[in-house]
Order: sequence, then C-alpha cells, then structure tokens
Amino acid sequence: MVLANCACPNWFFLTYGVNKSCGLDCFHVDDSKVTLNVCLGKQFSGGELFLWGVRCEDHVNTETQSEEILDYSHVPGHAVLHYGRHRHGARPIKSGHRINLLLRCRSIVKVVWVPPEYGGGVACICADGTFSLWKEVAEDTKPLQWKLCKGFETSSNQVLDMQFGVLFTSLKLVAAYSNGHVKVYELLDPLELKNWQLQAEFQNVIDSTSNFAKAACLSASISWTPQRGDSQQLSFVLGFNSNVMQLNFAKNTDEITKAIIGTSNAIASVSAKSIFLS
Ligand SMILES: O=C(O)CCC(=O)C(=O)O
Ligand SMILES: [Fe+2]
Repeated sequence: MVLANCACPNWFFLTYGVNKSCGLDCFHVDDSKVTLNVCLGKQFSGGELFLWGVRCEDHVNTETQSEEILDYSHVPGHAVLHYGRHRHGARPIKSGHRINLLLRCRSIVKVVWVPPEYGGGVACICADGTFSLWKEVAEDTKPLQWKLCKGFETSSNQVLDMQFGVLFTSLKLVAAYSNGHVKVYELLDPLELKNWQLQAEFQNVIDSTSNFAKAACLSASISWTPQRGDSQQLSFVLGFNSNVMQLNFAKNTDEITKAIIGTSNAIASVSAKSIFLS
C-alpha cells in the first residue's frame, strides 16, 4: 500500500480532448499547498486554465471580484505554479488534445493508524503542516482508495506531531502546533470519523512564552502514557524543541509537559507542566 499515491497524489498526468474535458463544473481548489501544472502538449485550442482568487476553507464559495479573474492559455513546455487554495478550473477543449503533468506539493511527513475499533483509517501530517484523516475505501474491482474524512483547520500554524489516545469508549486526538499550542480533540460519534470536538487547547511552554513573545516550536513529539489497570485517566507526554535557545536550555526540565485527561470537557487548572481536565 503506497499512501503517497492515494491520499495525497503527488503527481499525475491529465489528458483532455474535445469529448473529455474538465469544464466549468470542475471549478475547485486543489488538496495541496501549491500545484505545479506543466503543459506537455500536444496541439489543441481552448482548454484555458481560469483562476478566481485564493480562499480559505470557509469562504471557498464567496463572490469573485473582477480583479481576481485570471485566464491562462496553456503553452506546451510552460508551467503554472499556483496555490492549491487558488480557486480554478479548465475550460473545454475546442480541438486537439492537451496533456498536462500535475504536481501537487503536499508530501506526507507522518502517518498514524486510527485505533482499529474506530474503523480503518489513517491520520496524515503533510510537509506543509496540514493535518487530515483518511479512510480506506475498498471496492472489489478497483485498487484500494483513500477518501478524505476530515481536514483539520490549522490556520497559519503547522501541526508538528499528533497521536490518538483511547479511554474506554472515547477516542481522543492530541496535536502539537508550531505556535506552541496543543489541542486535544474528542471524537463525538465512533462511527463518524469526521465529527471531532475541540476539548482543550493550551500553550505547552506557558511560563516561558510570556517572556519570549515570538517563541515558536520547531518540532514536537507526543506519546500517550500506557494505561495502568482500569485507570479512568489518560495522560500523555509532550517533548518539544523551540526556536528560542533559552527555552530549550534553561527550561530543560519543562520540555516535557504532562497532561492528564479525564472524562469530561472543562480545564480545571493549567500550569507549565500539567493540564488537568475534570
Ligand atoms: O486542466 C488543467 O490545467 C487544470 C487541472 C486541475 O486543476 C486539476 O486537475 O486539479
Ligand atoms: Fe486543480
């Protein structure tokens, strides 16, 4: 199983002809940070690429301003590089055939299986710091495919690490972000991998960042503590590396943040080292 070719197809060829084109109905955003679209040939007319402005996930269907509209006629041997979130599509081919190489830059840096009792799926962190959940779709005649279940909103912060934690019937997911925040999500419906609720959010370097306002995390590593007996508490340790030397040195012992996650939603107390949910 090669996930890179399924969940985040990095590159593929497109062939369009008069009866096979993308058309206005395929107006879309790509599942990538940036897309490189190289026209390889051959002879064709029509098939222009139209671009209608960059939008975030929540505003993908908002109005287009006239100054945002850009029509580009493909030229064999030339390439276009655009943001994945730049809304775009291709007009129908009027004659001939067009072949393009599409390279979607969104390589995977980490995959984690969803615990088996919650179905076959994986979480992916991509090199651009985005983070999503994918489910296997098996159809008899077709090769195994991966379908996007949930893309987590990361704003301009990158996800550095994530891990699942299982507490009785509840599935939790903890993610560490480049701005030093840690988010704990809970799955609301065990049968619906897309329904997650943010249960807690905290700063993992809470004392230190007030002194170093611009501190950011460069890497992080999370591990859930093995559960003992029938303990009703779940905890994890988080190690991180920040861009502020003093944080990594002077606060050496604070690099490990320990969080105790109980069964309900409220944060009872927060300190540099411990988060208690009760
Ligand atoms: O046909 C084109 O040039 C654009 C195709 C495209 O945007 C895509 O496949 O994602
Ligand atoms: Fe596209």
